[in-house]
Amino acid sequence: MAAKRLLTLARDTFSHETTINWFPGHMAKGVKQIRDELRAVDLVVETRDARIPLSSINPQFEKLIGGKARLIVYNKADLSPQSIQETVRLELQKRNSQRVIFTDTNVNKSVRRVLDTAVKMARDDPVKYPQFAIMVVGMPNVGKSSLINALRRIGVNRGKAVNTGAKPGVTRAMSSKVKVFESPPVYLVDTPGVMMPFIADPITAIKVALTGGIKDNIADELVLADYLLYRLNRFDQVDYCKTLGIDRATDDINEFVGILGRKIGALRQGGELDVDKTVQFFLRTYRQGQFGRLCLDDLESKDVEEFFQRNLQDAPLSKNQNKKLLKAAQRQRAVDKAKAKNLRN
Ligand SMILES: Nc1nc2c(ncn2[C@@H]2O[C@H](COP(=O)(O)OP(=O)(O)OP(=O)(O)O)[C@@H](O)[C@H]2O)c(=O)[nH]1
Repeated sequence: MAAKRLLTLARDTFSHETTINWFPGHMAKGVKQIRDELRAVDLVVETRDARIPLSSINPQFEKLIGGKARLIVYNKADLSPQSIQETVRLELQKRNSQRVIFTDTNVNKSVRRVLDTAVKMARDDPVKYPQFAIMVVGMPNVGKSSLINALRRIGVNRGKAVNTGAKPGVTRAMSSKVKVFESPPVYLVDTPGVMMPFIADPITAIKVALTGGIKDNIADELVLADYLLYRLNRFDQVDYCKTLGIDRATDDINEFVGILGRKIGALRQGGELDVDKTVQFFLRTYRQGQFGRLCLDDLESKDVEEFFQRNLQDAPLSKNQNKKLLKAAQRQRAVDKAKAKNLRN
């Protein structure tokens, strides 16, 4: 029943005009540190989010990392459909020959493949690599620190070396060297998550925020919830109704928030609906993977081609252009927040 209803009501497209930007000082510093330390690094492990295989590519790294040996690690694979893995590998292979590995930091077998790559490189050329150095880079909250802790647990059977956290921006500075293998000796460093200074495409920004890459108070959570609802309905992920214990699917975010808020008892004093609490509950449930494995990026060849054309082949923005765009985005964010506040009152 529910599936039929969803198909007829679902929106075909989602449009949103305002992008979200978050590039605090520690990220600019992080970029500089990465650049400074890169010379001493033998392998860059670029970590991305398997739920957004395209949107978690930071074009900044393309320039920064240049010709260094690079391994692409799509982490949080437990939250993304297994069926996308081959497609992603093939699409990336078409564009360059970087090796791609999918990991879940709780599953040793998947993380071990990252270690194996480094150890093999070190063993193949012991003269060149008396000590092998890995640098882990990636967007905020993709699981870089968790990956490092997992590598250490597997490689040298030692405990946590760097802090992790469910919020983006936990790692704010480059870590000191962490040993992850004894013989040959393999070390690595963690780096702060680096966001693009400007995300031109508002939908890409929504996806990054939805998967936890941007601080929640920077993004409009109601817009994130609306996009998630659109995505669940559009792609027939009908089980979200069952997971939330609601019996009626809708593609209207206001109606949905009303239904869910009443179901979970998110009410203010006087019985008024607590929209923020309801929306946060919905986002949290998604991020915990309770709606099943979902990929938010479209991965048909034409979509991938369009993404690369749009995001990775454009000339990089100048410092001034960046500044101007960031200021415009900040102004727009203030306007949006005021609008959202009015809506809620
Ligand atoms: N489901 C799932 N969650 C993961 C995985 N790896 C990490 N996490 C969770 O993702 C969150 C972020 O992990 P971190 O390791 O702190 O991420 P980070 O990339 O170092 O974050 P920054 O400090 O922002 O750079 C934490 O809540 C982790 O428990 C994974 O493979 N699967």
